[in-house]
Amino acid sequence: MAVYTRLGAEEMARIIAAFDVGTLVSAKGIAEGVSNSNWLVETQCFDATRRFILTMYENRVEIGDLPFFLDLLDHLAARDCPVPRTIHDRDGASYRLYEGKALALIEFLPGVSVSEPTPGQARAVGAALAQVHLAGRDFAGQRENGMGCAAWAELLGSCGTDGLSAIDPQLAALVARELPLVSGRWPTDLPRSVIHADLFPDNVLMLDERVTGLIDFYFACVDITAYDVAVTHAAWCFSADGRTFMPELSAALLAGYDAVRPLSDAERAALPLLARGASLRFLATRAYDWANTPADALVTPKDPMAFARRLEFYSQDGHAGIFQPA
Ligand SMILES: Nc1ncnc2c1ncn2[C@@H]1O[C@H](COP(=O)(O)OP(=O)(O)O)[C@@H](O)[C@H]1O
Ligand SMILES: N[C@@H](CCOP(=O)(O)O)C(=O)O
Repeated sequence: MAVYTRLGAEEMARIIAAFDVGTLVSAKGIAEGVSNSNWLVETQCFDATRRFILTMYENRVEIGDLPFFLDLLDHLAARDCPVPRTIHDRDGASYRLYEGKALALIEFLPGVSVSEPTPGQARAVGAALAQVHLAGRDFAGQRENGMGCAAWAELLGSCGTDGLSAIDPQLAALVARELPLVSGRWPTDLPRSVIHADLFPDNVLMLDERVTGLIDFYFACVDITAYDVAVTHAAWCFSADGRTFMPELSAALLAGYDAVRPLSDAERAALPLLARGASLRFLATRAYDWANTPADALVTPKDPMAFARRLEFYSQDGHAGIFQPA
């Protein structure tokens, strides 16, 4: 469920009237999503029906970061990446404030999020990610990764040994081994660019084997380009519970990426470590949410162990070869 704020019909009509998109016909809350409130909005503009996504940013997104996220969408869309454009209001602003919260109107893109990707879909996602990395090279915005090594340590540290052990008896030992090792070896000399940093299947819209939309850029930042490949690999190439690695999805994702932006030898060599970092990053936020989400909350916390299992997988020396070309 992801509509945290109730908006009445009159309020919604007033909000939409601030944009030059015609008159409001309908607005339906969207159940998917976790962080923000989203509505699918339809308007009538002359003879045409138009569709948009209205997003109200709840407390997980800093308003000061919105120009980075929203300008990035327009930058990438202008370079033919499959991302939604933002609709600016009648004053030219990409977001508005409404009762202390920020709102943005975003182009609706067709497509669905797949839950059991095929190799063809993984290949298309790899290619779309590479397209974003290339198109982002001349984006002027700057934003540090707020979910880097320091944040993993803070989030996992706040869970404490007892909190981690309550999730799984082996988890505290895994974190004690991996966190210092991965942070201590984190590369500083690899190419950097704008990265999405959260390209899970639920943030990709597809029609058949075509990517129609990359969405939810609210963790985007400037960081190691190959780290984004590692995040996407961890998100796409395993069963949801992290128990089963899917070699055919891995090969297809990497081949799709390489066809658009070939990975350098140094990037490939770093991928096993970067993938351990990606696993720690999602293990950290999930473990934190697991320990801190009240039982009666609207959202169900995601399983931290799904990323602990990926971390175990990537940390085995015998698995480093999966990142080498077939
Ligand atoms: N531009 C878009 N076009 C079509 N559907 C979208 C678009 N943006 C978001 N959605 C829909 O809204 C849902 C939640 O959006 P998302 O940005 O992932 O929210 P959250 O940040 O809360 O996780 C998506 O799963 C998708 O169904
Ligand atoms: N992809 C993350 C959760 C982030 O939520 P999102 O809805 O903003 O993508 C995870 O799976 O842990």
